[in-house]
Amino acid sequence: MSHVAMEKSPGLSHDQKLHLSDIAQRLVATGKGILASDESNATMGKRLRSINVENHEENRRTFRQILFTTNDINQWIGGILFFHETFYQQTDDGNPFVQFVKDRGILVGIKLDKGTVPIPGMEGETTTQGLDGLGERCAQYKRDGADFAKWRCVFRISDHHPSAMAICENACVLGSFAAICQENGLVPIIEPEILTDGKHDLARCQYVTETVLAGVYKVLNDRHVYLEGTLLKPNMVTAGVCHNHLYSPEDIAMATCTALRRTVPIAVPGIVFLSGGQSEDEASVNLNAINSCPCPKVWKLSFSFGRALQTSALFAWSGRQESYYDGQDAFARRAQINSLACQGLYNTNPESGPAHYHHYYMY
Ligand SMILES: O=P(O)(O)OC[C@@]1(O)O[C@H](CO)[C@@H](O)[C@@H]1O
Repeated sequence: MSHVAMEKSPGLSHDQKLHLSDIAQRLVATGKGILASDESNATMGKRLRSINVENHEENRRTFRQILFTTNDINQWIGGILFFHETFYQQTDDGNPFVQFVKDRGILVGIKLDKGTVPIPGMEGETTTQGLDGLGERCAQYKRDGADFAKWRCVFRISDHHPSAMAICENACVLGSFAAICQENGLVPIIEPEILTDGKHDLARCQYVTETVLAGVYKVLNDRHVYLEGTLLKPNMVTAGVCHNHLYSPEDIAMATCTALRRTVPIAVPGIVFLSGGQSEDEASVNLNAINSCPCPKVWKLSFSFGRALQTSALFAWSGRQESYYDGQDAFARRAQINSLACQGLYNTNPESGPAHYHHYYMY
């Protein structure tokens, strides 16, 4: 039998690969993570409703401006994820947001998926739409200043979910997204989010996370995706919100690291967690515990938080012009804390003794 050696990612030149891996590494440079301010207008509506502010374009722009123009955020934030509307908005003095952010050394990203839709016949399981015309959209955003992009697929846990079919369907969609992005010079951020809805325990979430990630990396390999030029945006491994036992940050960290170690190739430069409805401090404490976890880890373990970076800023501002800078102070604080947490340096209680990590290898 003869063997033909095939190059991985044959569609990408040496220079294209270098460009992609350089972007990916800059996004997760030590002490840096990503601000996910890519909420759709509908999701932004929910956020603004929580502070009794009307959901219109100017209010969405003002809140994003508060975040992007906060002093010194380039020390803690390597990239900002935009939604289409924000991508073409400007600061009060007419500077395009994209240019403003890039001038501060922060990379610009774009949410490319067009949201979830049910998979017919699959009891409410979903896939994510937006692949039609994706190549042209990628090329346009790249010309307009983007260097990375994000695509979110969603899974829920029950006794018999996610199904093998939903895992396969979503892994294929993520593989197509990643390959198309890379052809167009964008680093794909691959986000297979497992929701926290449900009453499952930590071990069940770990098992499902491992199964989903194994499916995703099988397809990325089949599609010849250049892993050095990608980032993964997963959920942390946590119990369902209706589970009756409270796990410690060390338990969550060990379960998360174990799941990642079993499934994510070491060629991937960084893993940037979503916050998934955790409180701001929970997300930071868990991220810190993940980075302090005493098991071998090869990737940068950082953040791509939405709510866990923005909630206190949103409430501090609350739509009041006079609270503009309170919003910025609150955002700067969260960004700084998460910068420490992604280095394992966020110490909430200096009096406490050494953290106690159990082993989850048996699950
Ligand atoms: O879970 P979080 O950290 O708030 O947000 C994570 C995230 O992927 O989910 C949101 C909804 O799609 C996006 O805006 C954001 O990028």
